[in-house]
Amino acid sequence: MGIVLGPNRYGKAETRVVRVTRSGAPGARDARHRIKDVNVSVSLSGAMDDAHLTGDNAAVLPTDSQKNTVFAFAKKHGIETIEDFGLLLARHFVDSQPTITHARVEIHEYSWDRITGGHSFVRNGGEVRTALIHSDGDGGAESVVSGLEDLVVLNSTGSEFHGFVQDEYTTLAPIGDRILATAVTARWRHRSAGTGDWDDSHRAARHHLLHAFAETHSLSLQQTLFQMGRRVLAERDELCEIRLSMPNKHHFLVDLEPFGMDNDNEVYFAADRPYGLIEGTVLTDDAPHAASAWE
Ligand SMILES: O=c1[nH]c(=O)c2[nH]c(=O)[nH]c2[nH]1
Repeated sequence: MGIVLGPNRYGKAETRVVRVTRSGAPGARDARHRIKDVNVSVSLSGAMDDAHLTGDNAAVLPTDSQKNTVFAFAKKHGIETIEDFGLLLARHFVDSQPTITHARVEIHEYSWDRITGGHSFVRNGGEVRTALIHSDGDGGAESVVSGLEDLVVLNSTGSEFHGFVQDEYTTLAPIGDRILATAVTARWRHRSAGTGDWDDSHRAARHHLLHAFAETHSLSLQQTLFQMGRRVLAERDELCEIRLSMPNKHHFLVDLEPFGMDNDNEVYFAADRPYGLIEGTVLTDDAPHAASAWE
């Protein structure tokens, strides 16, 4: 039996960068700043057999250099959108290093709203914008997957769940009116990595996810998931596939009878675990092959 090296990749994970774009004199009352707060993970692959088999590092661009590149590019090019910044980095590593043939760059962005004036900010909830870039270099195969995490939503009515399997362990009662709540993780694949209006595309996808959630009379979270994915793809031609992961954040009616009170869908216990976890992919029937887009 022989033993061989399988697929491998390496890189610097979670370089946290805050890029400030300044206008106005430092410290001036009218200074107007823009901030981009991101978490960048780079992962490279290529001719790394010797590094693993013999310890010869001649092909290895240190992960420390990768981290430095992220900071240097933030200064040199600024960070407009995480998709463009990811493509720039991914192409750079492949195009500048003969031993690197593929780059994966994942970026999470934390958003900040202005408080007042031009340079005071408040973190905008827990929602995170995401981008996952794969590149074989400029002119080679490339993919862009955009997305979001922790988009927390709730419908206080318009949700039912019944008609499900009953086995010997089933105690759940069918219900005609319940709270439906979830924290959406969604990732959507662009048909092409060619320069798109990434901000507009993201704004629209998020808008359609929210509106489909609100406007679907739900018979299950699974049905809501499909409607959310379907709406995004129906409205946005630049997208061909969306993957959704949605925990069912259960809200249980509290029994108030011991206190002589009824509970007409007014007082709930918000349980944090366990939770149902509903996950699914929705895609157009002409979606191009995904290759490594989701890896
Ligand atoms: O929307 C739901 N889907 C399920 O599959 C499920 N299972 C469960 O216990 N509650 C729910 N709700």
